[in-house]
Amino acid sequence: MSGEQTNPVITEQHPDQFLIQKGKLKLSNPHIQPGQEDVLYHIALGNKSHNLQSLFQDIKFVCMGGSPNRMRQFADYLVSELHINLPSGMGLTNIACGSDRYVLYKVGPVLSVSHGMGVPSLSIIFHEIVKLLHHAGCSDVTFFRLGTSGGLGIEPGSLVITEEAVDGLLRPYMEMATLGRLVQYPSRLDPDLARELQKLALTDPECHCHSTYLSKTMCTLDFYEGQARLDGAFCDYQAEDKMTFLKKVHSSGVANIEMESLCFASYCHRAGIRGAVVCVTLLDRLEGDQITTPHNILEEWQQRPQKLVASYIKLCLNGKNFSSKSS
Ligand SMILES: O=P(O)(O)O[C@@H]1C[C@H](O)[C@@H](CO)O1
Ligand SMILES: O=c1cc[nH]c(=O)[nH]1
Repeated sequence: MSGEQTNPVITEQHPDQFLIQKGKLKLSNPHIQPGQEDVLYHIALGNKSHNLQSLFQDIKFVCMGGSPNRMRQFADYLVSELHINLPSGMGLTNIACGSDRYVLYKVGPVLSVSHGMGVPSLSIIFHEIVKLLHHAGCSDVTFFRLGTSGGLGIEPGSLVITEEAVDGLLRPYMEMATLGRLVQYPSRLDPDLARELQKLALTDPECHCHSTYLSKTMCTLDFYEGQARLDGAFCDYQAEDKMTFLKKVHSSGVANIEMESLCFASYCHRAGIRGAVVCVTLLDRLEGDQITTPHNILEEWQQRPQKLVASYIKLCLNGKNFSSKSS
């Protein structure tokens, strides 16, 4: 196979449309058959070893973020916001504790899950969570990524809700090598959900004190050279090249840069799952590379996506019918 040309294959005819699966979550994998054992290796669960239906059937929201501690804090926050009574004498438990790869907390109808750093790590947990929800018989589940990012031309601490993720070449799809061919998966996110979140951010007293943008997000394979930083262990370009690139990215409609949205968006699109990416910006990349903001302020900023998404979940659970198409 070495030296062979690989022609990219685009997998969907209408990449701009976002078709949501209604009802029970179905897998688009004919190899996973009912009754067959399925081990969810990286979260130490399985459809034969655990009663996934009794454990998870009520799940309606999956919230993902890079860091295990952040997702634990989010789970704690949800316990108080959603007034969840945990079994007496028991705190929150990491359901994936049989593996030390990811953490998984269940708070009522919400799963709070860590995805680690970068696309390969997010890809694995996304597969296993979708299979978990399928085995559990869940229906109409909404996914969120609650992340951090570097902003472009916006005040640090702002929120960016992703309309579409683009890769390091500004292409709106995730390209994967599968069976020796490059396959491209469109990375548009559900526009209604993004608008609902933006509208909420503008009206929710918890969120209205900082700016919220709806825009493209660039997803890279690396934090340093992948994001045009000058402060990595290696760097073969000049400050001027960096600025030319970042300005080009900014002028193409990208407001922030992170490392997972492309996979998250393209898998939501592929699975027909309503999904949104909400990231806080930790710095303005047009001003610098290093994150120098004090830890306590960064902690507060990291809670901003959590507050917005928790407010959204609360409203959904209280029966609010969002109508983002109206004013
Ligand atoms: O969700 P998080 O804050 O972990 O995501 C961003 C992108 C990378 O994973 C990481 C780099 O610092 O932060
Ligand atoms: O600049 C940043 C900050 C957080 N996460 C990133 O990927 N990039």
